This record gives sequence, C-alpha cells and structure tokens, in this order.
Amino acid sequence: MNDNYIIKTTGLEHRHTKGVKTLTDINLAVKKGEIYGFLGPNGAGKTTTLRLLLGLSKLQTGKIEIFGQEFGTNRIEILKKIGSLIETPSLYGHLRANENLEVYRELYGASKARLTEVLKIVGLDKTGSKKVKQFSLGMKQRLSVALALLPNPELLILDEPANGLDPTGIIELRELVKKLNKEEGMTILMSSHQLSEIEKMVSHVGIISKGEIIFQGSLHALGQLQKKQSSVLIHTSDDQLAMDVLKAYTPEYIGHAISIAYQDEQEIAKMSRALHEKQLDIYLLHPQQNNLEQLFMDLTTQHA
Ligand SMILES: Nc1ncnc2c1ncn2[C@@H]1O[C@H](COP(=O)(O)OP(=O)(O)OP(=O)(O)O)[C@@H](O)[C@H]1O
Repeated sequence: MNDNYIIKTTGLEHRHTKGVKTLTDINLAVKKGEIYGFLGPNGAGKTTTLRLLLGLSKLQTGKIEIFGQEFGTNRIEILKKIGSLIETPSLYGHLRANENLEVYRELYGASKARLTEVLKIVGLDKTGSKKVKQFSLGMKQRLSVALALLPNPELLILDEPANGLDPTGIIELRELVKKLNKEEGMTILMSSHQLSEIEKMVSHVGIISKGEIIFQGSLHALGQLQKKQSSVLIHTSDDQLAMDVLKAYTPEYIGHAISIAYQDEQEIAKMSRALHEKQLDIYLLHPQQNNLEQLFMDLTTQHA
C-alpha cells in the first residue's frame, strides 16, 4: 500500500437495519497532510462512515486501512494516533477550560505541559477564571477540539465541527484547523453538510450522497468541474440567426436569451467574434458561473 495514505477504505458497506443499505462501496482516500472535507446532506452517511473509521461501529463489509495498517488487527495502535470529535463531548459548564481538560488529561495519558500547550493552540489559554458555561459556542467547540488534541494525534477526525457556529465561530475554527495542519503537520478529516462552511479550509473533498461517494478529489478539481458546468447567456438583435451561427456550441434557447455551456473564457471570445462577423448586435453576453454550493447541490440532486 502507498504509505502516503493516512486513510484508505475499500468497498465499505453498512446496513443499520436488515436490507437497507446506509453505505455502498465507500472508497475514501485521504493522504498525509490533507485537510479533507467530507461533504453530504443530512442523513447521507457521514457519521456512519466516521464511526466505522474509529471502530465505534462494527465493520460489516469492506476494508479499512489507517496509517498503512489494517484497522481491525491494529486497532489500539491506530487509535492512539487519532484525535476525534464525533459526538459533542460533555464539557463541564461550571469548570474552567483548563479544569475541563484536566478531567480527561490522565485518561489520555497526556502531560500537564501538553494540557497548557493545547489550550494555547486553540487560543483558550487566556480565559482565566471564566467558566465554560460563559463561553461562546465557538469557544466551546475549540475546547472540544483541545480535548481531541490532548494525545497529540497525527490524524484528527471532526464530525460537523462547524455545526451551529456563527460566522465568527466558523472563522475561528478555520484558522485553528489550518494552523493544526500547517504547524503541527496534522492530517484532518472533517465532515460538513454545507460546502460554504468548509471550502475555505479544505484542500480535498469527498462528497457523499445517499451512502455513495459521488465526487472525490482536490478542491481545485472540484473547481474545474464547476467551470465545466458554467454557462453564458446571450441575447442579440436576431437570436434565431445567432442560434445558427453558434450551433457548434449546442446553444439552447431559453425564452429571452440563448444559453450555452462553456469550459473556458476563450470560447466566449470566439462566440462573440462569430456574432460580430454576422453583423449581429449583442445586447447581452453574461457568463454565469455556478458557485461551488450550486455544484454541490447539482452533484447531489443529479444523483437522485
Ligand atoms: N443507529 C442507527 N440505526 C438505524 N439507522 C441509522 C442509525 N444511525 C444512522 N442511521 C441512518 O443511516 C443514515 C445515515 O446516517 P448518518 O448519521 O451516517 O448520516 P450523516 O450524513 O452523518 O447525517 P447527519 O449529519 O444528519 O448525522 C440515515 O438514514 C440514518 O437515519
């Protein structure tokens, strides 16, 4: 197996109840150093997949390899190197940030120095005597991440960490995730049901819909796919003739204008030149770029 893979699953399938498949042929590939966004609408199967990766649900079909080792037979060794936040951990509202971490410190076999360190990493080292119940949701979330960081993991798995956070909380989370990745060299797998929440922090994306992966690749590749789906709206002094002039681009008349799918801007320039050559006046030439969110919607609905 390629050592670069931190997580590799092959043909994962899962049934919660007899007959109903929750996951079908999940082949996740997360490489060292990636911030991998695991995206999908509610109920798509993200949590089920993450629970399998952490051994919280029993593997039924398929293979899981983490850090290049088969999960089932190297479970303890592997889990020692993973930090996770999968269900909201119980934080004690009447305790301070450091006191909350102290509760778990020994359990994780972490040193006092590590406790101080993780508080600093998540930016909660100056909260003094403030009790956790007075924390914002974003601060609580960062404290939960601090808990996951206590054992100094190589891989961090976060299930919907942006859930319920306001824009400021999301920015704080983004900064933290990027810092962990860059400064601590951590590989991060995080799930979300909203692309906009994570597109500014992830390097790679896996999109799951109805228990199946429908896209996996770099954020750049997703962007390229988005470009392919872009279209330009054109309205001229004679749309009938324009349709004919542009027939090589498979134009579609949509009532008030012509819509044409394009891949790069050069094509728009060519279309414009062809119309001018036929003395057509261009009243409207409007490229419409689907944003990634739209693409995500497209990707999940097309699959239905
Ligand atoms: N313990 C369970 N028993 C039966 N069905 C379950 C169980 N856990 C999850 N499911 C079902 O499996 C499907 C996938 O759920 P899962 O929680 O993995 O989705 P998700 O993508 O994480 O969505 P969400 O963000 O809503 O948790 C859903 O249809 C859900 O109802």
